[in-house]
Amino acid sequence: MSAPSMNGQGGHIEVRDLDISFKARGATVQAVKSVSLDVRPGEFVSLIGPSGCGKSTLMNAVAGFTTADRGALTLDGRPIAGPGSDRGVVFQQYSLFPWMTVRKNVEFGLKMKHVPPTQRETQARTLLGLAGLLAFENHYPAQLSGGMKQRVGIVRALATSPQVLLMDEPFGALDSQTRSVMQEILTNMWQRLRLSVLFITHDIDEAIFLSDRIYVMTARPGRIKADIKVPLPRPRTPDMMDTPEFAGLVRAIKKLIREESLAAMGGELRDGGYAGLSTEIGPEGVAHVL
Ligand SMILES: Nc1ncnc2c1ncn2[C@@H]1O[C@H](COP(=O)(O)OP(=O)(O)OP(=O)(O)O)[C@@H](O)[C@H]1O
Repeated sequence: MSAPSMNGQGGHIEVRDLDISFKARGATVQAVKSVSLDVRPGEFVSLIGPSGCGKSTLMNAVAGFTTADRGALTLDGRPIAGPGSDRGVVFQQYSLFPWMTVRKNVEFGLKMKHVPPTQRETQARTLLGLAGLLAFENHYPAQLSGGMKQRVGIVRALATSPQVLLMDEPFGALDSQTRSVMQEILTNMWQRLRLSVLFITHDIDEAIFLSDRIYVMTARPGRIKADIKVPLPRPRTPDMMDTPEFAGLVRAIKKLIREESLAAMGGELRDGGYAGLSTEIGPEGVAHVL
């Protein structure tokens, strides 16, 4: 049985000059400012940055949950005007229906799209197999661990064969051991499905392990501070985390984020900030630094 096709060609997210602000208690909060970014078809891209810098706001705009004040947002050239089944979304909180079995949860989106029952079942079982969950297809969410629930959430988001998967800190609620297993499962699934992923995390190791590129954001209002390529080969394996290349990337990204976190708290760096960035990861690894 082969995995459902996730469209090897489509899934190009383009964000251009995006501004998003919120009105709260008479004041305007500028969350995102002049952000431009791309997630190319089949690319795994992470967004990382200090707390409150606008990562979720940006992802919500790509998901179609939030509207922008200015700028353009397209998927394969079509303007994003609201949520759609071409974009699967996974949040930190497990959003499974507790009264449905694992398989029925996964089949839900397909049912909404009037996919016939046999096809629904085949698609759900194929993806559950990829996530190592087939033995649990008739369990209810309450019978699953946190890691398993989140795997079901990912499978559910993938069930309708979206071109893009949007993941907002999906492993943030998991313990570190479960989290690293989940990272391995996700990278293996991505390797098979090759769909475009936009992934938010606070965890630098996680961003590097999973991504082709990482956008580092500034403190609020969030702008793109750096666009960093991850030159590690695919498929990714946990032993890559012990290499000097990995350690260099961690140091470089840590510096960028620390500078922003300090700026957000009114401090400043005394060690040159990201001046040493290209010595850490090589000039070709740094596509853009503000
Ligand atoms: N619906 C809203 N109404 C008012 N302000 C909002 C709203 N959503 C977000 N904000 C504000 O916009 C800014 C960016 O928030 P956002 O959640 O996008 O940041 P984040 O980078 O995802 O944060 P974290 O890393 O802590 O999850 C914050 O100052 C937040 O308080």
